[in-house]
Amino acid sequence: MAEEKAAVIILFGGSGDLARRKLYPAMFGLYQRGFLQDRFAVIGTARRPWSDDYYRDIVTNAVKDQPGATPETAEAFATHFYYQSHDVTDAAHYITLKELAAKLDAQYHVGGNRLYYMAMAPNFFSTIAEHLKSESLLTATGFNRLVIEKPFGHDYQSAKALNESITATFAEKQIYRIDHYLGKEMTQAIMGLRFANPLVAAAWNKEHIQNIQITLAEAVGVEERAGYYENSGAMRDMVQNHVMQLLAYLTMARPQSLTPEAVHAVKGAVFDHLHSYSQKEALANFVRAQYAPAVIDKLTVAGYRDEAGVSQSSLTETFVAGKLMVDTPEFAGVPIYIRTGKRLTRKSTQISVVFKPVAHDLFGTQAKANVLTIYVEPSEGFSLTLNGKVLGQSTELMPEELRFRHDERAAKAAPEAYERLIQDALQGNQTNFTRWTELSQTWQFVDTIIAAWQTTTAMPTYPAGTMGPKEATELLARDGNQWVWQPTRVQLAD
Ligand SMILES: NC(=O)C1=CN([C@@H]2O[C@H](COP(=O)(O)OP(=O)(O)OC[C@H]3O[C@@H](n4cnc5c(N)ncnc54)[C@H](OP(=O)(O)O)[C@@H]3O)[C@@H](O)[C@H]2O)C=CC1
Ligand SMILES: O=C1O[C@H](COP(=O)(O)O)[C@@H](O)[C@H](O)[C@H]1O
Repeated sequence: MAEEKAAVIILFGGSGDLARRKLYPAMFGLYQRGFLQDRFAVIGTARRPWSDDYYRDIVTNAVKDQPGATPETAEAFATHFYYQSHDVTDAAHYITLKELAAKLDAQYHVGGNRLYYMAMAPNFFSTIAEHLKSESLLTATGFNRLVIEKPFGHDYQSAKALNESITATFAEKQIYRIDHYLGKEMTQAIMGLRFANPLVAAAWNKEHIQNIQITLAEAVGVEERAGYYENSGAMRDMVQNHVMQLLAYLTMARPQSLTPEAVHAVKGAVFDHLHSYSQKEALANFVRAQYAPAVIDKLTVAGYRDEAGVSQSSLTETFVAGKLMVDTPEFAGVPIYIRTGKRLTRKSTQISVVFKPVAHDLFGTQAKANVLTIYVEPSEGFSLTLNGKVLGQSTELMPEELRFRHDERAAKAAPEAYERLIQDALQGNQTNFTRWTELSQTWQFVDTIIAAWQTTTAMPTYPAGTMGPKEATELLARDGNQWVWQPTRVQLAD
């Protein structure tokens, strides 16, 4: 068990959806594991006029059904929560917040340790950072760390402006930019898989890898989030951050050590070598699309343009597929195909590494390419397909799969992404957070693709419940490749 951490956590957006669904359960997980124990307090802030008691009921309800929770532990946990009605644009409210934080600091003996967690709409991030500085909320003793939610900007220029504003208050080593995919079990397993297995490490390069495929598929549609999503789309919502981070873990060189500096150095080198596209190349190598109405399991599902809050002429993409390349000596020329979308066949995040077939095939054309698949979610594990032999007196080959999955119950009991990330932030470990340089590079890449799309109103569609438009299949077919994972609604298992 990790050693107890003492801190006052100031949560901006304490009444919000993220706080209730993810952050309180994550903190409760840390509480159950003893990482948060007696010496911590959380100040939840939002405009609505709640009392501490009302807020504690909200927190209790958010955690009471967590694995291992009892009514007693949930309530004891909630006693550490305090609420302040606070408008982040009102300087006077920061004075009250400062006084409350100082009082709790002394009451819980936290030694000045502060975590400022921005869990509200990103247009407020700069304002909060500026007020934390102007109203002198940062402590002179202990640590002051900022945890900042996504999206980090809307494009390169706005991300840069946001970064300038938060770095006027916090140094880079105090900033923890969240990408929750970095907290996922199987994202964190990629380094072990790649660098602790000589067999895998030896084949992890352009000599042996034919292509890499990254799929982040969601079955849900835009849900209630059209207000946000209409201004975002799949490229900004999923590709600029989650997909790019996975791509970096898959193609980076072996770090010198597991320190944040060493890991960020090799990740940064990947983004330095992202193969850039002209507008014409961007249009050829990236596909966008929107989901169209369909009947799924006898239920009619609306198309994107018919969703509440979406305009009939919307050009927001709900699906992206693309071909990227990393021009490092190890990976130059290896296509990295990515796809992500809403209303696809099923929820699944998986990565397939397709190896080159044997050069001189003793067995005619029977030998198939080896494929290593990493299952990120919902199941967690990996599989490797190899060429085996048909049983009996024959030289005929047959594909065999070596398959590992974490036990479902054990996986559920393991810390969830936000729990790991909050623990990391409290421990001062920045490995699983993003650096500004990474965001700067990925935004510039993504901006080029989006700018190319803005030159056309072409928007292919795909029926809800399928794996995207035919253009996404053609993208790979052009190179003689195909998506390894092609689920249909009748064959849903990983
Ligand atoms: N929800 C999710 O699953 C995910 C969310 N995120 C990110 O997390 C952040 C928060 O999202 P989410 O929780 O969904 O958003 P919500 O809209 O649910 O919550 C927003 C919060 O901000 C508060 N708020 C709004 N205006 C002000 C103001 N002027 N002063 C003080 N408080 C204010 C609201 O309370 P009140 O109205 O009372 O002021 C509320 O607590 C966003 O950056 C989002 O992109 C990231 C990944 C997933
Ligand atoms: O960041 C986001 O991620 C979720 C998908 O996350 P997952 O952990 O469930 O895979 C996505 O639904 C959302 O649109 C996006 O903002």
